[in-house]
Amino acid sequence: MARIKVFDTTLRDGEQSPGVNLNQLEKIEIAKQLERFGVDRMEAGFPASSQSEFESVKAIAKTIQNASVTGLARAKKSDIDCAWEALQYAKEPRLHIFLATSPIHMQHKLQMSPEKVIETACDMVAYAKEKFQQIEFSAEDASRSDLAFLAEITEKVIDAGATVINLPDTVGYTTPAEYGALFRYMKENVPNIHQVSLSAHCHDDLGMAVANTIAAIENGATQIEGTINGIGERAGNASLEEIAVALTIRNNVYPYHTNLVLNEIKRTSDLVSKLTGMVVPANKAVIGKNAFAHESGIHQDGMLKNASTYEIITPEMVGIHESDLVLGKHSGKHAFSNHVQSLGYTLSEEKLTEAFQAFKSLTDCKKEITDEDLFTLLTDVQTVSTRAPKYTLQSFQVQYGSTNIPTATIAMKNPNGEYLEMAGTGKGSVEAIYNTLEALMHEDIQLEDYRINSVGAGRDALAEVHIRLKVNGYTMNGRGSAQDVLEASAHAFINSVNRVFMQPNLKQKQHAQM
Ligand SMILES: CC(=O)SCCNC(=O)CCNC(=O)[C@H](O)C(C)(C)COP(=O)(O)OP(=O)(O)OC[C@H]1O[C@@H](n2cnc3c(N)ncnc32)[C@H](O)[C@@H]1OP(=O)(O)O
Ligand SMILES: CC(C)C(=O)C(=O)O
Ligand SMILES: [Mg+2]
Repeated sequence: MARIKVFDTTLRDGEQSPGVNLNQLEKIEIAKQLERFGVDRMEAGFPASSQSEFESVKAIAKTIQNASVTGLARAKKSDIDCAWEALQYAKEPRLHIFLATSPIHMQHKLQMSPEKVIETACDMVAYAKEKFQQIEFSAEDASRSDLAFLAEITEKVIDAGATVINLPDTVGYTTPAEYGALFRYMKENVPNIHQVSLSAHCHDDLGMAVANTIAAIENGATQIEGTINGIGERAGNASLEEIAVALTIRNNVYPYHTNLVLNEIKRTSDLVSKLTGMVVPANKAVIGKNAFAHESGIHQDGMLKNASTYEIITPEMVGIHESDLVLGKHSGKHAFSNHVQSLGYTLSEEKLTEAFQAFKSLTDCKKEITDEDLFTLLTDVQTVSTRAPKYTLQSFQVQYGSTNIPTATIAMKNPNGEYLEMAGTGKGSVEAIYNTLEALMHEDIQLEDYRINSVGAGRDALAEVHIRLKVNGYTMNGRGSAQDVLEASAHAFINSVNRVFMQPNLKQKQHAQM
């Protein structure tokens, strides 16, 4: 199996992401994690670009022991000198010189003739060779360059001392077939190409950076360049973690391997995301929050029976603790039951069905069901006897206005199963509900305490009401939860009364039909 070298440029091209600015300590932290991740080469920065960048590259060069540390330089003596000043302390210093080779860049940006570009590139590589043993030359915008010209400059910079030739798809323009053909062409048309390693550097403007990189590997690239989480200039660079995992999972078609420690992926991704402020999209391959999450019932059922039904990568492989079966609107009873058990509940089939129905109704109005929500819901289900006769709320409506008298209209069934309906008023909405319930129940009820809490945060959080009632002289707590505070208040009241009647020694009154 061919070994592919990994050149990480999170600290250079990744930092070129608009809005990202890492300080020295942050860069060192990322560099150390990249070392743990097992990259072969890391581009620590562009030393000539600023004093702080110079200091960061120098500090990383002094710190990193198990990877080659590289710095970027234009084809300019002052950039090369500056890079040497920073990188000379590295265990294996490496210089990355670039010069554009496409007609667009040579004419409009560099304003140099093709001959001048070749001469400058060769002179600067030869100049750098006096200091650096290892020199990577990048033909910037290679994918939009003339192939014969690219072959010519490549042959000459190799003669001048380059040890790695990088063919960047600088603007993310190429396709896998074209990029593969570019590497094949270079292998077939540059006489001294066997003296160097060929490197691929792809950008994601058309969403093909990873596919293009893999096409390059299949056609002779032995080094790949990319960043963690795919951050980088514009739409970003190829994501190293995606390439590494693709090569591993599809090893049957890609017989290549890297030295990356795959179970360091999550940690590396989290660190880069945190320090750069570039949030990883939830649906990002390999490391997105949803990459190992399943919400739909059929998928969750499959996952519970055998994870290979819906997962091709194990979470452990990339350093994620376990898959997540997210409980939501699309979940089924298998996943619900499994989650209920993991929370420590053992429910009878009847209670489980009741809890599942309550859960499904909750998902109609709440997007994400948290464990706190479930705890509340399950505790309610578990502590209310389904068999004992009880009052049950059928429906209610409250009219409230700052100039009206609050009025509640409530329909409920009494413990004999009779349907009751009534309207009543109060000084506030809760009082209107409680007055109406009391009248419907024909019991002597006093409210002794009322408290309301939110379960979790967010506008759609559940409301949980705790009350204490004195029912016919007997004091009893009650609890109710719902998304609406008034509904939670009604449930708490009814729950408290029902609990009184669940007491073995207390006899219910006769319940009259209203
Ligand atoms: C494809 C890539 O990712 S390349 C790397 C891009 N990264 C960066 O640019 C980040 C760091 N850059 C910087 O801090 C600044 O651009 C600096 C310090 C490097 C240069 O700053 P300035 O001297 O103000 O120049 P400015 O950025 O405006 O223009 C770039 C100059 O470099 C020249 N240039 C561009 N590429 C190269 C190259 N590979 N070799 C030599 N010269 C180059 C341009 O033609 C232009 O020259 P000009 O001033 O004669 O017109
Ligand atoms: C400096 C070069 C390699 C680069 O980042 C690019 O061409 O995208
Ligand atoms: Mg780039």
